[in-house]
Order: sequence, then C-alpha cells, then structure tokens
Amino acid sequence: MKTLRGLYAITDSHLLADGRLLPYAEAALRGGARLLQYRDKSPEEQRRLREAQALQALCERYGAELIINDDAELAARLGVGLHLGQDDGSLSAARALLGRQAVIGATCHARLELAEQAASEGASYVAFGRFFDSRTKPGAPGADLALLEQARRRLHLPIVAIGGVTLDNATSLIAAGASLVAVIHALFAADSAAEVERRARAFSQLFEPI
Ligand SMILES: Cc1ncc(COP(=O)(O)OP(=O)(O)O)c(N)n1
Ligand SMILES: Cc1nc(C(=O)O)sc1CCOP(=O)(O)O
Ligand SMILES: [Mg+2]
Repeated sequence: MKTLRGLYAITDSHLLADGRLLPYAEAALRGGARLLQYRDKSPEEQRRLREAQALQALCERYGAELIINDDAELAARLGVGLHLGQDDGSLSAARALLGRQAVIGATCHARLELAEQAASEGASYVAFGRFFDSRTKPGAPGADLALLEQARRRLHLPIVAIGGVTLDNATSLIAAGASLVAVIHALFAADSAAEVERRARAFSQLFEPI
C-alpha cells in the first residue's frame, strides 16, 4: 500500500460539471494529490462507472489511490479503495469484500470512539471534521485541533482532516497531526486546470520537510 500522507483531493459533481471532472482531477494529480476520492451522489450508475474507470486510469498513471465514496460495490468492481460514513454500511463487511490491501476510510466526525471502532473493524485511515466553515457541507458537525492532537496520541492509523481546509489553514492541521488534508472547494473551485494544479502543488508542499 502507498504511504497515506499528503493531499487528498475529493471530486464534486457541481464544481466539476461541464467536462471539468477529468482535466481538473488530472491537474490535482499532477500537482501531487496522493488520494483522489470520487464523490458523486447521483443515481446514474452507468455514468458513475464510466467516470470512476476514467479516474482509475488517471490515478494509475500518477501513482495515486482512487477512493470511491459510499459505494462498496463500485469499489469492488474496480478493485479500488472506499470511503464510508457512519450511515454508509458496515466497514467490516467492506473489508471482507475488498480484501486486506484495499484502502478503506471511515468518517469519524469529532469522536475518538468512532475512530477506535473503525480501527478495530479494519479501517486504513480515519477522517475527522469539519474543522473550518465548509462551502460544500456547512452542516457537518464541528471538530477542533485539540481533537487531532489527541487522536494522534491515541491512534496508530493515518488521520485525515476535512472540512473547509484551505491553503491558509492546512498547516495548522498538519502540525496538529493530520497525515492527509481532504479538500474540495479550496482545490476545485477554480477557473482553470492550471490553477487547480498550482493549488494542489501548494497543498502538497506543505507536507514536505523544510
Ligand atoms: C475523507 C472523507 N472524510 C469524510 C467524508 C464524509 O463522509 P460522509 O460522512 O459519509 O459524507 P458524504 O461525503 O458521503 O456526504 C468523506 N466523504 N471523505
Ligand atoms: C464531504 C465532507 N465531509 C465532511 C465531514 O466533516 O465529515 S466536511 C466535507 C466537505 C469538504 O469539502 P470542503 O473542502 O469544500 O469544505
Ligand atoms: Mg458517505
């Protein structure tokens, strides 16, 4: 399995509509994103399959991990990773379905006990959030930096920080213990693929030793 550290780019069906999904996702990968999550809530199975396959090919080209949001069957069909929220089905069942090597992540909001549970069920990483005001998910429960510090001490898994992450606040999350920062708006709400690449590179550089 690849090292789970760095920028975690998450697609958004509104920001990446009108032909932007693949060029903007590729720009994020070119800028150094290590994980790319396909997050599309639509019921259009055929389109979702086609898009996920195209993203899989891109991730392979750039040595990154593709993670499917919510949909264990699609992840199993492609043989890629999966992210599950608290209401998205059983993590143990997903681990059994996808096998030992798959990257499987779990949303833990601001609750360490959920992270410990996820770890015991075979999660590869745990995600905490929302740390800041989020344009994408304004109603997500809040989390703070003290939680990240506590999680770093208690858990032995990569920790993802999500929710309103920007180039201005990501350093505080990394310093508090985040192994990955997951970003939608501050990465993909951009006028060009070149700008997405510039932002992705800037996020990625925050993880480099000085
Ligand atoms: C990396 C990461 N962290 C958290 C989430 C949120 O998952 P969930 O609570 O299931 O909400 P939706 O994204 O499905 O709306 C995530 N997707 N990725
Ligand atoms: C999908 C998601 N989950 C969250 C959580 O707290 O679990 S916050 C969030 C949205 C992240 O998007 P942005 O970078 O635009 O804030
Ligand atoms: Mg979900």
